Amino acid sequence: MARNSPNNLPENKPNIRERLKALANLPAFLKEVYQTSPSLTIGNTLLRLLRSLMPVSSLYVAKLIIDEVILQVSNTPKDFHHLYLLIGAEFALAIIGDLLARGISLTDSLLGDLFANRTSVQLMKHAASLDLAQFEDATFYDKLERARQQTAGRTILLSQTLAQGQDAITMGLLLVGLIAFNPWLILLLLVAVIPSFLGELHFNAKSYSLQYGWTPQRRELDYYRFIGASDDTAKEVKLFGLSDFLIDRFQTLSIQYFKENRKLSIERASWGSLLLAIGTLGYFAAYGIIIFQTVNGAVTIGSLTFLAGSFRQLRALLEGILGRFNSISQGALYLNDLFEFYKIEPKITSPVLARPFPKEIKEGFRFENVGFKYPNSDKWANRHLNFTLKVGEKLALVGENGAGKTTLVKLLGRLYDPDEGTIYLDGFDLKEYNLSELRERIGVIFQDFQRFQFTAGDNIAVGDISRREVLPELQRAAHQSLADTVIEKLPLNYEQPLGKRFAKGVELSGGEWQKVALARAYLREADVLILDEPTAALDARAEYEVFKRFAELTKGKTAILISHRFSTVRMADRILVLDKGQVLEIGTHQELLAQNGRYAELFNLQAEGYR
Ligand SMILES: Nc1ncnc2c1ncn2[C@@H]1O[C@H](COP(=O)(O)OP(=O)(O)OP(=O)(O)O)[C@@H](O)[C@H]1O
Repeated sequence: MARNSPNNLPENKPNIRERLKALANLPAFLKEVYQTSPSLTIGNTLLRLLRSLMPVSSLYVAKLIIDEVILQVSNTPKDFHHLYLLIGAEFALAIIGDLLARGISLTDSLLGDLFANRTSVQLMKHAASLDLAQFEDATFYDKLERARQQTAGRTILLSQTLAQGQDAITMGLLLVGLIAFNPWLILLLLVAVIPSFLGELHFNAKSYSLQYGWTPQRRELDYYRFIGASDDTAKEVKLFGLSDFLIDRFQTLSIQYFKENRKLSIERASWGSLLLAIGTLGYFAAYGIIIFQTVNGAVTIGSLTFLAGSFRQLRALLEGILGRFNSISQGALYLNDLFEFYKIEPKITSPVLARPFPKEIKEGFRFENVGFKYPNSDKWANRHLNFTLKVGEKLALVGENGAGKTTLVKLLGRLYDPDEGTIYLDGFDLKEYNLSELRERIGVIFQDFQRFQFTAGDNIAVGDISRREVLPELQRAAHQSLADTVIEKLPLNYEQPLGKRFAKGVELSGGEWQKVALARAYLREADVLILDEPTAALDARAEYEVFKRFAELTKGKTAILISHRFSTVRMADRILVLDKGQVLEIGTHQELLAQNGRYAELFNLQAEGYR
């Protein structure tokens, strides 16, 4: 796992220009929000517009009330009619303001939830379109991780961006009143707010850079958390007594992170208090000026309350706006990660004018000098592969661990493309064919097949998800792979949840799982079947049965079989012996025995073991 030393963080301290540049993400972001739910977005905007008028209206009515009270104090006879009206208006404004605030927070949270769901779906869709190789790259995972964080975090960005607009309107209205009275107060207001804004900006940049630099470690922490407490790992963690080791690793790393974060938080709090004090000083200076002018009779007492109230609110609003600007621009920086993730393009794709996959394969596959290195690896996993796989032929791949058997199969399914040479199908480069058709027509069961925590039926249906509802098809496939006897014994049969993760789940044995996985290949009715050690976990009788059936069921079909058991391998039409990624021998069982090379040696070695 990629691991940056926390003291050696990647240089990523976004400066103010980068933060402003990141704000350019906001229109695209708001567009996505609008697309999530046009009605909620419009509703929320309207509510906010109305709410933005409230503070100034309420302050103004309060001013009128005070001036009216003072008038009535010296008035005889007294006339309360006007006063009642004003109090009624203030009351109505308070009620409407509360209702609007409720409406805003309701639409905010609904919109936020919908937006988080939509982003999750988009992330899953995009991740599914990417190459396997991209998933094996640690920096890709870091990007994915940061993008994933966007789904929840961005709902806050959403309400903040909208609140920003609302407060800007309120502020504009309050400013009009303030400017009419004394434009110099605005200057005082800026002095009161700008220092703490700049402080916040600085510390937010530092915080983002800390978070950014720690992405790999946070991923590592998540991993420890997961393997320390998960059903998948519990068995080994217990038997090997790993929990102290895992907790220790988790703690070391998390304390390191805590310390870095604490340092920053303390710095931020100290500076924040100091800068805020400057702001308070500015506020009181303005307050003093207004009081002085009232005493001198330049403004009424009602105006004093209006102006003092406006000033107090303005300061709070401005602080809010500037503070929010910080988190919005920080949020916009995170949006960079999300949009950057969306920009990652798969390299393995269908050509624009893709050749349709042949209805019936005529000749078969031909490997011509095929070589492949895994990304981030200097070693050739396959090299100089030259052989043919004829249509209808059953080819067995043998070779020691790491010889390149699984890799060869992955190349055939275009999970990777060769770095050298070409794989031809019926005379055309495999890359020319429609990719999804190619994958549809190839059925592969890998040795590390997934044990999905779904029902037994769904576990078979993943072989061809379009037939998920067609029970007879699932039953047929289960019968062919010997999974039927396993499923019949389950209390809920095809509806039985498998695995222990969810309620009512039943765990299967390794061999039973393998039979279920094998049924996926039969469900698919692919033209090319690839079984990568499909019988490793099967008992001897089941293995014999599986192969007898395999031979019958795949008559006329092209198949590749990977196995370390020579009793299985010898049933194939031809056998390809791989060594260090290269073809060492190829031929029928008899031919290879006669050759007396590696195959004969390994075959005899295993046969010897059984005598
Ligand atoms: N995802 C990967 N990234 C980098 N290297 C890999 C990856 N998968 C396999 N390799 C390397 O490629 C080589 C071939 O691996 P492959 O899985 O094809 O072997 P195999 O013949 O199927 O082995 P086994 O019999 O153990 O299943 C090995 O040296 C392995 O370390």
